[in-house]
Amino acid sequence: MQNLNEIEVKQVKGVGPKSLERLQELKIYTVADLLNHFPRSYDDFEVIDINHAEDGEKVTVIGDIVTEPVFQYYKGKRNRKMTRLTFKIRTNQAIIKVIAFNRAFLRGKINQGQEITVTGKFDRQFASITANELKLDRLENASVRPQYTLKSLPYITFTSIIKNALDEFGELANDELPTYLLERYRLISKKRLYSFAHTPKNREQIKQVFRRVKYEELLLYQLKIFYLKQVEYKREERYKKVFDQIKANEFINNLPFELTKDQMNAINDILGDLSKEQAMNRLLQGDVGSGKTVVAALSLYANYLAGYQGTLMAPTEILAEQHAKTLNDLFISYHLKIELLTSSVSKKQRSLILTRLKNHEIDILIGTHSLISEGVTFKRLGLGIVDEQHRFGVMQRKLLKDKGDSVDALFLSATPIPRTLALSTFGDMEISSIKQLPKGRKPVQTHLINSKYEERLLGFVRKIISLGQQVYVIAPLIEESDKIDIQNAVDIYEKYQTIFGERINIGLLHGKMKQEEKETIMGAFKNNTIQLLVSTTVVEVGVNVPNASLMVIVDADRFGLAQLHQLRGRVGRGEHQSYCILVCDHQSEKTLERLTVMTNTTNGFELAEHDLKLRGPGDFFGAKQSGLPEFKMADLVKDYKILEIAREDAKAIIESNEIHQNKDYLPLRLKLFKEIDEMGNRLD
Ligand SMILES: Nc1ncnc2c1ncn2[C@@H]1O[C@H](COP(=O)(O)OP(=O)(O)OP(=O)(O)O)[C@@H](O)[C@H]1O
Repeated sequence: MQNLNEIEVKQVKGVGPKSLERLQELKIYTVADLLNHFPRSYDDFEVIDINHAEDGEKVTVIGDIVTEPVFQYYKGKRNRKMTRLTFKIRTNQAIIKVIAFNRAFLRGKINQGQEITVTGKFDRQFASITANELKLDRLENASVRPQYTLKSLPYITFTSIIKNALDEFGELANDELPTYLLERYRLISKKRLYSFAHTPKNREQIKQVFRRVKYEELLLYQLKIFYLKQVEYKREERYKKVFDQIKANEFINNLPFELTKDQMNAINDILGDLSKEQAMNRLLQGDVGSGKTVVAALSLYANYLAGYQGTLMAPTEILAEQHAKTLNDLFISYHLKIELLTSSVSKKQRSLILTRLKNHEIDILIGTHSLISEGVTFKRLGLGIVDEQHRFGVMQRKLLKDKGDSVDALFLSATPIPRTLALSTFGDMEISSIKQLPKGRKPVQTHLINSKYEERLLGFVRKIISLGQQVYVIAPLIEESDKIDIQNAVDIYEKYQTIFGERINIGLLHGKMKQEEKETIMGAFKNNTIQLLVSTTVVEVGVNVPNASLMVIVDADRFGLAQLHQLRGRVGRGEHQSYCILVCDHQSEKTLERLTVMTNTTNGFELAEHDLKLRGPGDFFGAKQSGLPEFKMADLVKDYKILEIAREDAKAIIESNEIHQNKDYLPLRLKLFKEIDEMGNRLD
């Protein structure tokens, strides 16, 4: 049987050279592409009873014209000739006035006594409809009309091509979904799907279209995840890590603090993974300040004990530096050789590091993305850790793993990821979560104020400083303009300089400063030479200065909840009671509601759920590289239930190996492999 994928779209009746070109612009090359070019939405013309319509609602009604239609002519903008048509109709016993513009062509065609279908906006007070659609017959087939993204291709041409394609080739539509799944969820067949999607007769058919497409999209997505997991992470026996558990325990016992239960659980998860026959692919998500670094350190230590090198990649130099320092401190009485590689390292030093790395004279290499550049070769890389993993693209994570054979991968995230997204985006990862904060931490008290309270705020800053503690002031973020961001920070810096400059040292930190300058400032803040730091969001992630106890965020409404939480997480890291003051002059109810959530909870997991609901999955990570899939109809958040079901089905299919053996799965297998190929092409 012929496959729709193999029939070129030019074979469809009505596709001439011009429309072919325009179809190709839409990436439609085959009949399958054509039929899978689903409507972006549907205009709903389903007829209703006007007595139940709401004021302002878009309605479609059928009625009899009860007054003679009147055409009025007048001059519109730029002297354009305009017409206004008015008449009354009776529909469901109600008399409604209909107004329509620019319908001169209906003159002589529209008459009292005729039946008419009217679509438009209903005004209850004037009992009128301002119509944008008038049909002089009963609306039959097109009560719901597909709307497509078509670029330069005319709608009529496209719909007639689609209709021809359905007539000629619709019968050939081959179902990728095995029959048992169609039956289990009472999903429509592919043939019906194409016909319902492109020529729907009513809302119910569209509902069926959505159910089917969403399930199929999510099933395929989950199949991809489980399939890759099965093939990618399987490793040979010789790569399993064997390490001295007693020594690992000694490290834990020698720590200056007791690990929390969540930290211990995460450690057990990770140590378990290292000795498995599947390479580790684990996400360690922890709320801000929950102590992920020490968990990462222990993982690196176990990996070292097994005779392997390890690496830790951070998104910024400040963070890489900080990690290097923390690890050096933690391993001070152990004999690990730790090095830092960033773009600030001199050429000579870099080349020395690379040689030592190749000879396994370095055990742990910490750095920024420069770690994945060419020329960085490990002798025996066993564990790759990526901090703030969502800041790196899928590609960069892959490059890191490719630096060794069967590398165990651990991804750290300080943005708690809502369950919904975790399952879908990181479905191929195991997840460990650190929700508890270390003992003795006091929750940060958060207050929302407007700038009228500035005097009081300054008084509070003074008080914190007089206690010997330190303050961050975060300048507002103005998207897409580094320049203005810096200007904002500079203005604030100068203001604080004028007020407090004589008594304390104030620092300024922003992204455009030279690396050395940034480090000097950060270093001075860490050792309390600087007491107040004005900064853009460069301090957002990971920075650890336990003596800082006040965080002021100016124009807090410009930040997302997850980001505010990250910023707030810079305080409350030591023994002092800490505070976060959100300054916001924006009075809209929505904004205030959003910021109030911040004042009510310090639980990052809860905030993340809120953030996701408010901003949608695409914006959640604030980065395009989040690796979130794009679907035609499915929505990772709204269709979570379907996602869960699809996930179970996908898991069962892959685990049973049926997909490779059973011929009922052939179409699904082909589609899956095609998508995986495409994914590979995107990555390589
Ligand atoms: N169990 C613990 N008890 C007490 N202090 C701890 C414990 N675990 C970690 N710490 C300390 O808590 C601080 C924060 O830890 P760490 O920097 O690892 O947090 P994090 O999870 O990376 O947070 P963030 O993402 O906000 O940077 C550090 O000073 C660390 O030494």
